[in-house]
Amino acid sequence: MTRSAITTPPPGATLPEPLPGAPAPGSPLGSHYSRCFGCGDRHPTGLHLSAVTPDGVTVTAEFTVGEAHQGAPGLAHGGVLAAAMDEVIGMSVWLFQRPYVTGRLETDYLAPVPVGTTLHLRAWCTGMSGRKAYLEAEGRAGAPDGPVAVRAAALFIEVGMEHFAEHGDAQAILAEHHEYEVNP
Ligand SMILES: CCCCC/C=C\C/C=C\C/C=C\C/C=C\CCCC(=O)SCCNC(=O)CCNC(=O)[C@H](O)C(C)(C)COP(=O)(O)OP(=O)(O)OC[C@H]1O[C@@H](n2cnc3c(N)ncnc32)[C@H](O)[C@@H]1OP(=O)(O)O
Repeated sequence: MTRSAITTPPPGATLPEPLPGAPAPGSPLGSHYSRCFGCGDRHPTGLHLSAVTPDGVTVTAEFTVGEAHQGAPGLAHGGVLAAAMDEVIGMSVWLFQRPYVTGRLETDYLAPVPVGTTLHLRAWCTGMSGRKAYLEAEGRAGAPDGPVAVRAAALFIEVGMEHFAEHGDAQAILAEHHEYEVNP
């Protein structure tokens, strides 16, 4: 991965451990929002990522490139592939049970990805330091051990739930996230 200094963990960054209450290994993670472009089942043309955590700290997911995801005819759009990376990384950082948002996302495209290809995605944390989480992801074509088509490195920043309530749709959060107090 061609990773910049911004997405490289600083000295002293720590690696996460599975938290109590993390989903059981192999159990589906589900969607964080039904209309999310990445994972929502109510999004008509979204990525419909389905994900599991093998170990409580990393995430694997599958995304099949569809007609709605093209850039060049018959090939996945690079921005859509970046969205898939963002989503699987976002799912992995959600395992730490605090809200994070993407601050920076770097993507390497190693091979074209034809429509109909299933990308096998994986995301993992390379370090945490204060509010910052450093993460990487890869997408392999056709099989979990297939050729790597996309790689990403990211810096995610921890925010409070009020970030989503202030800047987004607080009613939609309440409708789908009964466990959160959006205005504590
Ligand atoms: C239905 C309800 C849904 C509710 C959802 C709730 C929870 C989520 C649930 C589940 C999630 C599960 C899966 C999610 C899957 C995918 C999600 C994809 C994630 C996204 O797609 S999310 C959208 C895109 N994302 C944004 O919309 C962010 C816009 N942005 C901002 O909102 C601010 O920009 C913010 C908050 C990032 C920082 O603002 P701030 O004021 O809090 O803090 P500040 O600026 O001080 O930064 C603190 C330190 O981070 C450094 N830093 C910040 N940004 C940097 C950058 N770009 N490069 C290098 N360093 C950076 C600073 O340099 C400083 O570093 P230092 O401390 O060392 O000085």
